[in-house]
Amino acid sequence: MELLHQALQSLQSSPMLLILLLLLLIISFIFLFNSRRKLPYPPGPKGWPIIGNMLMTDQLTHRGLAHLAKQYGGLLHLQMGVIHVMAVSTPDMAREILQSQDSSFANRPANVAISYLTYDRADMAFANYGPFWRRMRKICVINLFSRKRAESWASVREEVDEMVQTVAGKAGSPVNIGQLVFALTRNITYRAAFGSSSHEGQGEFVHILQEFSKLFGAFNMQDFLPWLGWVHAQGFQDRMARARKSLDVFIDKIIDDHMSKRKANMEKDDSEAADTDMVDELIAYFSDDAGKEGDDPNSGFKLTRDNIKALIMDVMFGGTETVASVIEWTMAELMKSPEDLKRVQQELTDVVGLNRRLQETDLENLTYLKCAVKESLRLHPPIPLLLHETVEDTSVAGYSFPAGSRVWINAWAIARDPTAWDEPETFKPSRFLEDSSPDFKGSNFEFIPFGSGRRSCPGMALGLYGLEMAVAHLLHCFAWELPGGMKPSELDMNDVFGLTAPKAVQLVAVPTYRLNCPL
Ligand code: HEM
Repeated sequence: MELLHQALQSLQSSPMLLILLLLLLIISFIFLFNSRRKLPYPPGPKGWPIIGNMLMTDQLTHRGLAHLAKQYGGLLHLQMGVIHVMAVSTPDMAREILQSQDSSFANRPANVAISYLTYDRADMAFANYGPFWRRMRKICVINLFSRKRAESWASVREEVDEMVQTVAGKAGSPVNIGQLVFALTRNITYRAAFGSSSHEGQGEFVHILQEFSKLFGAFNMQDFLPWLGWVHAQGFQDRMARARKSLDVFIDKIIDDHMSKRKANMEKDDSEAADTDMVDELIAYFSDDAGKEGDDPNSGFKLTRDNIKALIMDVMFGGTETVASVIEWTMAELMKSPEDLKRVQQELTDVVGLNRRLQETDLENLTYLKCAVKESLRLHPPIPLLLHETVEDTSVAGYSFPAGSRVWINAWAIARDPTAWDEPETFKPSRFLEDSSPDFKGSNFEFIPFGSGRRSCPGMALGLYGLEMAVAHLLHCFAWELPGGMKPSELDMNDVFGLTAPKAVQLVAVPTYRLNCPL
């Protein structure tokens, strides 16, 4: 009592002390109020001041994040400079994000390089969720990505045929299947985009794609600490400008050629003009004064040149490595599992026979082959991390997800979740024979190789078509053996993490022709 009395007296004699005390009280009150009101972030490893967890960048792969999830749980928070990254590793959390709260998570994150190289997100894959993205997606789904459209592409059939001829020419010697199928899917998308006559510039275009791919994945301080952007901004900026310029020169010429052809056809009133490619489809929407912003949805959506270029790049990036990687992984898993390989080839013999070549209509009867492709998509989803961004402040499972948080859904880890899958690490195509087995269309959240919800893959039907055609032809026409007496158990099944997750060591195998008819 005595002590309290003395303290009050000293406060009365020192107004500064009184003010300080009051301030302290107010700050504590605000802090207490806020911490009660604000939800915490999900658990995660402790970071450093300012840089947060930026020293952990090498762990930000599907495998690294799956490992961290074992320690911190299915929802994990990392602070990368100013950016919140939330990693999602369970089917239930994926459902919450991609289904229950889909619209709050429907933005796509883009770093500085991606924004610049997509002409300020003038494409579909990196456009923010909203009316522009919706209209772009509609144009693509109707005009570019339908399965009907895929089947009308001579390019898939012809390119698969060319691949089979190449393999036949190497019968008895080792064939690098990784290289073979990557060339196949590049040829398919290139022809689908630009038309068959423009095959010749493909080498140059591949170089442009490779440089884009390096820039997309390059570490840039500006992405995490924007105020440190000046550190190496100039060199990086110059490199990006050169890359975009080379794309401009390359595609502008193709667009000009297509426009002249279209004009000539219209003048001749030639409605029976030859097969259209993607550029033809897109320039039908072209308008000189179309703009990304402020386009009146009722006046019909128009595309700029930048939109067309950026969309073509979406198709190139979305449809080439993804499909090639699944073909290679399916072949590798089957080579590693001789029993399953035998079963797939027996099915091909039973359904198609050995006296004729396989046709598209046979695909629907190749049940076990489809199961093998599915199982390969489960173990090796080519896009192992689905990259989303929160549109607005939101919360999941009692944790705060501020607007602009990066949300990485680990499709790879989810498809190996032991609570969802029996023997999750084993290649077992037969698990998909049951009618009740999960499908990848997007409503079984333990199996989302194509994503789910608004931002799910619009090229799924197209991708599956090329993928099934390639695997079916390679296995129908040829028997395969590993080179140099290698045992199936010795096959290297490691992956590398990049834009996709292909095999670290490309698959090499020796083909023997197995049909009774000539090719
Ligand atoms: C096996 C083949 C393929 C797989 C596994 C695959 C997988 C995916 C995945 C996981 C996403 C992101 C989904 C999400 O964020 O929730 C995606 C998006 C996308 N894919 Fe595919 N894809 C494949 C083939 C294709 C093909 C052939 C094309 C085009 C010809 C394509 C074009 C796209 C585009 C444009 C997007 C972005 C969609 C948007 O943001 O609205 N994909 N794909």
